[in-house]
Amino acid sequence: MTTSFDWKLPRGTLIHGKWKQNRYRVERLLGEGANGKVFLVERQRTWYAMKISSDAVDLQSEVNVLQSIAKQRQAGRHEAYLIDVDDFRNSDGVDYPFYVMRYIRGMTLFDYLAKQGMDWFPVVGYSLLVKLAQLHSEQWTFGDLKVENVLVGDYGRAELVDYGGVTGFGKSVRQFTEIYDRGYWNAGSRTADAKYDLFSFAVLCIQIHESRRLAALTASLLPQNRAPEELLKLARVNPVLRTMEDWLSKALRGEFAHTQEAAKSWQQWQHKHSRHAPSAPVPRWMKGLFVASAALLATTIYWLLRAGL
Ligand SMILES: Nc1ncnc2c1ncn2[C@@H]1O[C@H](COP(=O)(O)OP(=O)(O)OP(=O)(O)O)[C@@H](O)[C@H]1O
Repeated sequence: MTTSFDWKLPRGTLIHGKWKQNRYRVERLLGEGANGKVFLVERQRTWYAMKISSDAVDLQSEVNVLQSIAKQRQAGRHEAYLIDVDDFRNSDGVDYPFYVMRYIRGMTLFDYLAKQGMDWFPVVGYSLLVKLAQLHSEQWTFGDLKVENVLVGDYGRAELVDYGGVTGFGKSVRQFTEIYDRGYWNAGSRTADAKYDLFSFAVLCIQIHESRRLAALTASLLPQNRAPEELLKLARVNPVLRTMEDWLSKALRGEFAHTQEAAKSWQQWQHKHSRHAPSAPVPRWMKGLFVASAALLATTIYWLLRAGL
């Protein structure tokens, strides 16, 4: 991994793709990580997210994974995620590689739950499990599943960002974050499989509810004492996590046969314990549709009466 490069692209900057000649206008910085910066950009009145990196090798491997996923999904009706790949020459005279992806309108998981309330956690969690199940059915492990890599849109719809850690089943996960890593907790290998992500998902649940205690635990445990049981002990002190101890135990010990089973079990927990889970509010488009149909019906009745039918 490289350290994030230290330059800014002011609002309005035009990025001109060197090979494909596409032009993008920078709106603002969306986020940055170890591997690059992600900007909100516009082309032909459509918003996109553009990832620019100083490290062509890192970016290329991410692009390769996204291209393979895109190929697998071509047959289905999935909205394209990877839009463009190119280089551009910055004002410092250096060429930087970039790729353009679908812009995900959403908040980070922490922000979403802080704003909408923790009642949404079961809904978001289920949506995230469905995303993972899809990736797993295509034989990919997300790898670097963590709070920062989950964006949440309307009605608790979860989206994964940062495909830098995505690894084909059976290969070694290269990009991960220690506290979410199965190997770090002596709970299994770093070989990519569905259970690797389910382990990280369980840690993510603990991180959301008990971030301070989790940080204290990781700071105090000797490496040889790190174990799933330590995470479960921590979960038992939290009233919400306690209700999902069985689910967490299975995910941390790799006992779910596949992600669909984990998602089904999550739903059962959700129905049993989250009586306060919000029912999705009626979407605005649906309200609009209702008003439009009512108006159409009224007009039809008016004309039928006028016609004396
Ligand atoms: N498609 C997208 N739509 C909206 N925001 C995005 C998108 N992709 C990335 N972001 C934002 O940019 C941030 C950084 O992106 P990303 O994690 O891919 O960068 P990175 O350099 O690979 O980071 P890391 O060091 O975690 O690997 C994300 O946390 C997210 O907030």
